[in-house]
Amino acid sequence: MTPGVRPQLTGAPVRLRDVHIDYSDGPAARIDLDVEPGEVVMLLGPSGCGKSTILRALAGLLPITAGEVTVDGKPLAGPGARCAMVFQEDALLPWRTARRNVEFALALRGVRRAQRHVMAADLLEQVGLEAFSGHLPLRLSGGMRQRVQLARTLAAEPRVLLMDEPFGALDAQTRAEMQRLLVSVWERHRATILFVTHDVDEALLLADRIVLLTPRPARVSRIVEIPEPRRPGWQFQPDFARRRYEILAGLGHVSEDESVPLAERKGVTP
Ligand SMILES: Nc1ncnc2c1ncn2[C@@H]1O[C@H](COP(=O)(O)OP(=O)(O)OP(=O)(O)O)[C@@H](O)[C@H]1O
Repeated sequence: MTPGVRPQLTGAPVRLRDVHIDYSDGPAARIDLDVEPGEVVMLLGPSGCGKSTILRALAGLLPITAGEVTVDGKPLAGPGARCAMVFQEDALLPWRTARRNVEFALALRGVRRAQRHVMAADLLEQVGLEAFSGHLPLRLSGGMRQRVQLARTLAAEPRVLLMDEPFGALDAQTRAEMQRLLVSVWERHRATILFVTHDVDEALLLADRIVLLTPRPARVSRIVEIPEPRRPGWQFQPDFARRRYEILAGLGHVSEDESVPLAERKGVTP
């Protein structure tokens, strides 16, 4: 990394106080939630419950009907650099190379032209793409495009990253690589992250806390805390499987009974 060019990100606290978000056909979300600075919160819930709606409202792209959202203690007022959204489908400019996509975000932030090149190179190095900085998005794989999108998002120095199933379209191996990359980037920048996923394992691997939501309108139904989050190899430990069942049961995908190994269930003799 080039010295002196690392963006100085720190996570902001996000508070949702009795937040109502409605569509014309009815309520979409009713949320109370406190997210600590630099915390990684994963949102899980049934399809169509309102997960993306909550993120879009936090990005300032959707109005809040009632209640209050504060970021770093200040009320949210429309789209801004404090909260940046990362989508499943990358939104790169197809006619610009990877480097120039990142430079564009730096230009929007007012970084002088002379500095943009060095800072973009640094950000692309952080996401492991320095060798591909001259490529157009079309010539990059899905995983690589998501890396550019992450670099470009970091260029805006957001205090909060809103990630809407960012790895949902990737194959399993690329997805695992992207999860590791996100953890390493987060360890450097410590932005607060709200991350929507359908994948229980992804939630368990990345989260400090997992927020389970009800069917529409989305309300918080349960919060699962992860002790020692992101510790290497914890997906192979019994505690991981226990929490996995707890979450699946919370989402109504398995009965609480199924979380008990067959041999330990009442009335079942091994
Ligand atoms: N612009 C809109 N106008 C009206 N209703 C909408 C709009 N966008 C989404 N909805 C509806 O609001 C509900 C919540 O949608 P949202 O996309 O937030 O759910 P989600 O939990 O992210 O879904 P999924 O898991 O399938 O991505 C759904 O019933 C959806 O059909």
